[in-house]
Amino acid sequence: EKLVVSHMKFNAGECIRVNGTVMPEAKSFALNIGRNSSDLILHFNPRFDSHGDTRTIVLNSMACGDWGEEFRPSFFPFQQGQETTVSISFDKKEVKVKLPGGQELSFPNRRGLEAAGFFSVYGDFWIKSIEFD
Ligand SMILES: C=CCO[C@@H]1O[C@H](CO)[C@@H](O[C@@H]2O[C@H](CO)[C@H](O)[C@H](OCc3cn(Cc4cccc(/C=C\CN=C(N)N)c4)nn3)[C@H]2O)[C@H](O)[C@H]1NC(C)=O
Repeated sequence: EKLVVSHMKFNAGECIRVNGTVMPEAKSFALNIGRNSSDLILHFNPRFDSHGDTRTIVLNSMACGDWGEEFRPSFFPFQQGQETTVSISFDKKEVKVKLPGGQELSFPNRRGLEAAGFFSVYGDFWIKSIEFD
């Protein structure tokens, strides 16, 4: 486990901004937001070389411990060893991820969650700061 925040009150419309550096030999890292570790509105998983994927972001949700259907955007704005900032916000309908280079991803809020109490960061990423606003 890297970092887990629970008992958080992260409401729709608010934003979590994670700044840090991707490790030089990174294979993969993940940011997760949800009610708890088995109930996620977003699993954001950039894979440099993992599970057979190279330079692919995998997005998914989890309901009662079961993964939903994956979504793989076509772009991959991350570099090993590079500092990066990922901002996540959501509303009842969708989760929005702002990426470096100004690209934005949206992913359906399949759980219709209106407040998230759980946030975790895993894998090959050195966290520098996490801001909630
Ligand atoms: C083709 C065969 C069947 O299809 C595959 O089936 C796999 C299993 O379901 C899916 O994989 C799963 O996908 C899920 C999203 O949907 C999660 O990502 C899950 O991981 C959960 C997970 C997170 N975590 C913590 C973590 C996250 C990132 C890095 C590290 C640690 C260090 C890595 N750094 C190293 N070693 N240097 C640890 N652990 N497990 C992953 O196993 C594949 O996507 C899928 N592939 C495709 C193309 O469909």
